[in-house]
Amino acid sequence: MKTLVESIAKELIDAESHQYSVAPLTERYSELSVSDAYQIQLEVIDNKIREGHEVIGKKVGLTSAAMQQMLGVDEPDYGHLLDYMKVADGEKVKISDFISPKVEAEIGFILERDLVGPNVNYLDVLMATKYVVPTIEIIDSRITDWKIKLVDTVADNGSSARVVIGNKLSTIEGFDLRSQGMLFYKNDELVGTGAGAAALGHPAQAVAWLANKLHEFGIHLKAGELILPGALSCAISVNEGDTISAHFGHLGTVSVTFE
Ligand SMILES: C[C@H](O)CC(=O)C(=O)O
Repeated sequence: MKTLVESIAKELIDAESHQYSVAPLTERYSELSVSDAYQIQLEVIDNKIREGHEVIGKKVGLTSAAMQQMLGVDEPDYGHLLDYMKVADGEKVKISDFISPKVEAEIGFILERDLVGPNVNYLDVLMATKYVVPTIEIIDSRITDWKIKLVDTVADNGSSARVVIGNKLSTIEGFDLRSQGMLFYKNDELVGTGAGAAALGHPAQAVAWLANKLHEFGIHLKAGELILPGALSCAISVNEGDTISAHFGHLGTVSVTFE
């Protein structure tokens, strides 16, 4: 199994580096379990760290009914966020850096304290949170045509590609993140609306789910990390020239342009 994990990890790293996709792993290796897929993801991340990259946070995805229905997967996935994925608010990114990019609007959590599963609940998450921040996650799939099952996306680092981080950091006092609204625009067109509750009922609940899930692999969420709890509405495909913005009321706005 070690050789298979290493060779699939290499395949996914090469696909990401050279912007091509590979056939679904689940069609080629029906024996792979979710736990094997996570070992592949960890091998990808170890390789990136050996190349000099740093982990800046983690993501959980497929936490909303909208995303689960869109991709036909009925459980959350998860992945690592690396330093090269960070994009500043308003920045331009090159569409040619991606294979089949989609964008999502999420409430990012910046942790003040470690969160170690099991038994983490949403209140533990709120107490460990330093700031929340508006984000746009750019997801991309190294699996052809997004034909992913849970094993495919977990092996492929939760389909992570970039995260655009808003400039406004807010403490959570006085905010009900469940009812926090979000308007999602592609150019001047409203392409999605959502509320915090879309992510497993409360975005902090999605972060708690991740802390408990990662405990199974001896991994925890660390102070200073950015944690993405999942999209609040459907992911939107993007093309060259598109400007995407997500508006989160008092929490602020974040945007990115594809050139
Ligand atoms: C496949 C992705 O993990 C989906 C995602 O990022 C999300 O639902 O959020």
